[in-house]
Amino acid sequence: MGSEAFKLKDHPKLPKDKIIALVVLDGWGEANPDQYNCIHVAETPTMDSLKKGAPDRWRLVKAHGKAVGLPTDDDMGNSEVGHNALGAGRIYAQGAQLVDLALESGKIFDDEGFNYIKQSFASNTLHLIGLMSDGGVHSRLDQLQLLLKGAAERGAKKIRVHVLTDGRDVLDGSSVGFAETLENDLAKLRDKGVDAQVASGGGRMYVTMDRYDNDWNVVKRGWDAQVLGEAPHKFKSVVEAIKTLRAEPKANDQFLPPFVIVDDQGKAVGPIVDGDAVVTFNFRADRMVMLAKALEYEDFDKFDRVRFPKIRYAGMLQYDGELKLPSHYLVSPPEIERTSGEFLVHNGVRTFACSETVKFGHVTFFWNGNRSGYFRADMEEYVEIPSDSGIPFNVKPKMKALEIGEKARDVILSRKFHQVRVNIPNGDMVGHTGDIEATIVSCKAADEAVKMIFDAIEQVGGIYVVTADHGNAEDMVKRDKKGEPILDKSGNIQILTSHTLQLVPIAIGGPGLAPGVRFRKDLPEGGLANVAATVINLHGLEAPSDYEPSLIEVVDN
Ligand SMILES: O=C(O)[C@H](O)COP(=O)(O)O
Ligand SMILES: [Mn+2]
Ligand SMILES: [Mn+2]
Repeated sequence: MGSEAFKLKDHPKLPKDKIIALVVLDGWGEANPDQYNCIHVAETPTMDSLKKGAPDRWRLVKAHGKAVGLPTDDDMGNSEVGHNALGAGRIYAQGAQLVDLALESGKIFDDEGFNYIKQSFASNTLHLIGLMSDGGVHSRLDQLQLLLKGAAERGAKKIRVHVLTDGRDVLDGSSVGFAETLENDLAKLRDKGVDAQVASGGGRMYVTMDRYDNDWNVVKRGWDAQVLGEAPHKFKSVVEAIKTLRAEPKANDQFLPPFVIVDDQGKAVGPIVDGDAVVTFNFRADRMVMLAKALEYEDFDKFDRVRFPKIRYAGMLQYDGELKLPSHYLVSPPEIERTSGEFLVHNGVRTFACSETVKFGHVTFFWNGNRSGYFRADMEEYVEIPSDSGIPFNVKPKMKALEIGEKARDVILSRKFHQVRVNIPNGDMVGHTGDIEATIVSCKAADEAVKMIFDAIEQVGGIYVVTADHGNAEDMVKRDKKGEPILDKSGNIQILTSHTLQLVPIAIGGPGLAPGVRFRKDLPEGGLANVAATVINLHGLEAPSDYEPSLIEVVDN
């Protein structure tokens, strides 16, 4: 599409050229105020004060389930689908659902990707690498089960599964049950004459699933186990491996060390060798891109691969449409086009985006419909503030919130950009550690960063829009249907490290907001996909007609 095709009409009532701070608090939902709601417990005067603007300038929106393109309303939101919806202004069927549909219809087994890897089945091994969980954020165990069954039915004779334990999108400790289910399935395949086994494993945050080039050692640990068959821990079975490693003090599913499964002679059962097929079965991109590069790129200097086997590799989805990575994939990703970011730069809106490493791709790549780079380099600037690496974030829960706040402040005060968009990761990243005290500290830091941004907006006569991509820090405990915390036999609560199903706040304000602007009352079901049109309006433009409707109206005062 040429630039002309992106031209938007002027908004009949709202002015152009306002400076807008667009703040996404990662993992910041709305929940009952109790001791497990870290946002409530933390001192968050800035975010608290916004509620006084309800219902005209503060409201809640949906950030989970069908509102963000997930299969059901029991699916919690996540950063990928949340930022996709925020930036694209429309609801797309997302990876989880696309894979479900392809498996249900059997189409996955007829398409190019599967036919490509199938060529290895007759004389080589099929390896499946991915997150073993039913979290539905990066992968789902039932999809792996169907893939295993389908591959065996279509001629795979030797299958090796390389598992990554979760404990982040699901309860810590649940990996044991998932491993048992998987073992059971593999045993059934063995009964049918397929040589099927788990070959290696490790905790997702310590093995393989890094993102945005934060720490390549994580990918290397996985490579050594999965490809080379080498790891510090060796076991006869995956269940034994997980149970033993979890018994170590402070061990948890997210950070289990790498292990390999060995035979009676102590030899690894499943290194990846020339001629093998490999499928990475996560549908979500961000934490598979680094491994995909290691598996696919001939030229690669991020770590010493020692061996670079000539394999047939396919991703569950294509993880990066710009890089065409990987080149083979089982299911086509959602085609998210004409995002708000692209419209805005073609309508004179200069855009700045910033976060720290762990969420940088969220506010750029996911925001822009899974697209890397600029739409127009002369109109945009994206800045990444390096995250701490090699530590869990409860150790430094303030993360880089203040640095992000300072950067946004400086850019706002420079008046060089019309939109200054940030993601403040604290509630989410520290919430995932399950450390309640640290999460409280993290929420306070996020609130302070918001304050810095508001102060700058005040000085330049701008507008702010503050929202979140999904819940996390507002609820840190597993609850029963009545909402009461679930206690174990010893009376301890079960910590919830995952996201939630909660609604998230959105607030608008600032001296530049026209007095008659208020949230409409006729969109009670509004979700994150309604935010793009809202922001486009605040930039003084009418949103494209196929976008979900704007949350605001302008009344004459
Ligand atoms: O990848 C992660 O860290 C979690 O699985 C989901 O968190 P995010 O969707 O907030 O990135
Ligand atoms: Mn998020
Ligand atoms: Mn998260």
